[in-house]
Amino acid sequence: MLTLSDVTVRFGSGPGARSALDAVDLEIAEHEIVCVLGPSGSGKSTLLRVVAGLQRPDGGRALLDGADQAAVPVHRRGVGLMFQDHQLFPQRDVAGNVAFGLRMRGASRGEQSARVAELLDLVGLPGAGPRAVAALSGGEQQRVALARALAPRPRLLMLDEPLGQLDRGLRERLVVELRGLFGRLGTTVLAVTHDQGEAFALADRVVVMRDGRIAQTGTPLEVWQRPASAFVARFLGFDNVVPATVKGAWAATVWGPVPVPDGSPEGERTLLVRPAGVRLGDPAGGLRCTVGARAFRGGRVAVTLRPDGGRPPIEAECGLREVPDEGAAVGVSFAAEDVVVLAGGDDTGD
Ligand SMILES: Nc1ncnc2c1ncn2[C@@H]1O[C@H](COP(=O)(O)OP(=O)(O)OP(=O)(O)O)[C@@H](O)[C@H]1O
Repeated sequence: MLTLSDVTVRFGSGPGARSALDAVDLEIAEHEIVCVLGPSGSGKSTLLRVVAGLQRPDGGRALLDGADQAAVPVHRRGVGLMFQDHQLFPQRDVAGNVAFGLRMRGASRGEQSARVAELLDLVGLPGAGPRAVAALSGGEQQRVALARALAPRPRLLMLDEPLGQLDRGLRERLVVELRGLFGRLGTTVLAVTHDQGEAFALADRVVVMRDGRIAQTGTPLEVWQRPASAFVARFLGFDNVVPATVKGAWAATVWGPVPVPDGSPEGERTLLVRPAGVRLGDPAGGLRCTVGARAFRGGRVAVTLRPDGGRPPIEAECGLREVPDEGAAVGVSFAAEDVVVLAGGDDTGD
């Protein structure tokens, strides 16, 4: 339903010019929820702005349902937009805010009030129409902004950091609700966030951006299991990323030999060792490390290990019953099934 082909946006001119988007290709299917992720400045908002018609591309095309949008103004594209600061109209009540897009399209008063009631039910704020916007909590305002964006039945809903301002607990709850809601409505969604947890919980497919280009696209599980590069691995929060020389079933690393899965590509590579693949045993066997900080996350514990000889630290994950004491000596070994061989040497992700 949405096709971006070869989309380029440049800001500035001369030697200071830089591409906010660099020949980006992206397809979104009807009913798909796609989340664009990436560090600050990677081009996420610019991508949304191109689709919305708020930013003219310097090259390439944006098509909606096969039609080139170059000459189509913002309000005729049939896309709904919800931005981070949700920009509700403070002088209007909740109903006035939700009805905004319907009013612009000349809907009758009767139609407006029926649709407003329907949307407020949908977002879990039944009967909130007469309430003042200023008297709502952050989460409630977010729901009103969502109801306003959905009211005109956009063919594509675009969300820019939709839950950015809210505290983590509320965000985690809302993101699950949003996914359920979009699934029931069959809404096609293009969302932008820098929060990977949010993206992975919301999306059917994630797109990771770096410097105006797509670094990886895939289902949350695909990207999580097989990051395409050291950049993506680090962006996802993996710290055990080291240069390696792979030969046969083993890789030589700063931590000593690490087993790799069958059929891994050989040569100068980068290795990702997922924390679950770091095994702790007797200090007499394996790589000798001292246990550093421990972070308790539900039933799992993230443990930082400091290898002897000043080598880079290792992140391990273990269950509550196996967690070693801080300062204890342990012997570390690695499990091949949690090792991923990434592309070669220069992409450190910094
Ligand atoms: N109007 C503009 N004029 C000049 N440069 C711009 C403009 N808009 C964006 N840029 C630059 O383009 C690049 C991409 O910006 P963009 O806002 O798309 O990134 P982002 O990934 O959305 O970042 P953030 O997560 O911080 O919102 C950045 O280097 C930014 O400084």
